Amino acid sequence: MRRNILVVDKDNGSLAALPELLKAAGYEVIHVHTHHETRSTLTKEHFAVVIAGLEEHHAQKQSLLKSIKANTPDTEVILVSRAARVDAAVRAMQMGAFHFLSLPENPADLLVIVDKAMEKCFLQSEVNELRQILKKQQTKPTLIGQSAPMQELKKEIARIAPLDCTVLIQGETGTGKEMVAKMIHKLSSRTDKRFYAINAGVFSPELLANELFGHEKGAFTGAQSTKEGIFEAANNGTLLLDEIGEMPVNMQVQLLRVLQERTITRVGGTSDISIDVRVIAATHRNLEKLVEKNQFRQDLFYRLNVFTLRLPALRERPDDIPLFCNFFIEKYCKTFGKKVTGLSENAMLALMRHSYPGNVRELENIIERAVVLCDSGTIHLAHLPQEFSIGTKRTRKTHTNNTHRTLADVEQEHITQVLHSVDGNKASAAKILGIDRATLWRKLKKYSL
Ligand SMILES: Nc1ncnc2c1ncn2[C@@H]1O[C@H](COP(=O)(O)OP(=O)(O)OP(=O)(O)O)[C@@H](O)[C@H]1O
Repeated sequence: MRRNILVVDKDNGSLAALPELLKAAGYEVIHVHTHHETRSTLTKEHFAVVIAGLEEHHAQKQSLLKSIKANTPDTEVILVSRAARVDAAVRAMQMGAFHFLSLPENPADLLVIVDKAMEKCFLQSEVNELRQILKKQQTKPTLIGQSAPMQELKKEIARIAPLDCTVLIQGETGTGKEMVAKMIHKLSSRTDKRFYAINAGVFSPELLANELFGHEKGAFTGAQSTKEGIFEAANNGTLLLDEIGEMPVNMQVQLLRVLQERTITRVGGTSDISIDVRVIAATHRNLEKLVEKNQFRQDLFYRLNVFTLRLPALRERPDDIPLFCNFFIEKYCKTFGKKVTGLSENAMLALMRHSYPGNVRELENIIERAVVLCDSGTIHLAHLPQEFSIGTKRTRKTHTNNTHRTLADVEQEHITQVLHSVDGNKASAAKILGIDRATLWRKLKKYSL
């Protein structure tokens, strides 16, 4: 940002010495004398500070101030008058002037005020820049995944996000349902409004009604004042109703009414309050099955099921595991101030073979722990939970054919286990196994290890 100042001095008299003083202090200065010059300079250039000199009438100064603040709100305006009246000063400050003062005996005294105005202007511009960066970061989608199901999912999200319809997200725990809901909100026209999430499965029906719809003063013992519910707070925004499959049946009726009529009634209240909220529902349960068992209302299911997104389990998209690993390593290196650059081949292999019942959340926790434990630049098997050090191949075989294993199976299993324990170092493995490296190499080839 430039440190430039416009000095408006109509009679080229009282502020005549100021431009030179400002230049000597390191500022770029343009000095104008007429109303017309002032307007045309302001349309061509953006100034950090404008100093408007004394001979202008107050009304003219106010109109100049008004137009500057309307066009370039970050420009700081200092008004100088021969006899500054209190009422005029108050009015000017209300209109956004940085300062309104009488002409000091020594124009150099003005420099202190100019410096302060310049500092404010710079700080404001920095704040604006940081806000922009933050906004970009917040809106930047970070839905990791390049596998075919994830690419399909991203396309679906981009397609339905702007449509402002109800969305149902189904997926196992930890697959990223809340993250997808946030992304839909970010990519929708409601992006500047609030996103709320509530877990519908953890409240009793009474508490859930209170959370969702709020209450009127005196609605129940302890309701000492009126409280807005989450539907009102999220007005014009998006509300994620997580674990919708766990929602008590009588609350399902009330939710259906909200979705159909777009109004809510606070607990203990009588009047309807209009709301405009996009509802996204998420569940790890199979709602169709719950409907069949009469545990979920069919009419509500149809209402929610306008668009359904099915999030794939992590084991259905192993190609994404390395991407997630890098993403979470970077994330937790930042959090913990560590320098970890990647994973050893064995550690990556073990992570690829795992079945992840907890999906992405489980993988994230594993990587977070590994980053904390890792003192070198690479995550090794030893940094993963113990179960990963027991060869997954071995585990698979043990599961499938526990009692009738051949000698070759046992040998293969033992070699795999030893190799894992030394992080793939063949020389060390051969030593432990009591064979030479060439023999180990032949066995690895034989068993395709
Ligand atoms: N595609 C993804 N990209 C980046 N991070 C992800 C992705 N999917 C999930 N995560 C991360 O995994 C964790 C779990 O995600 P989230 O809470 O959205 O899952 P969920 O399906 O809503 O889980 P639950 O059913 O248990 O509420 C979060 O930390 C989230 O940031």
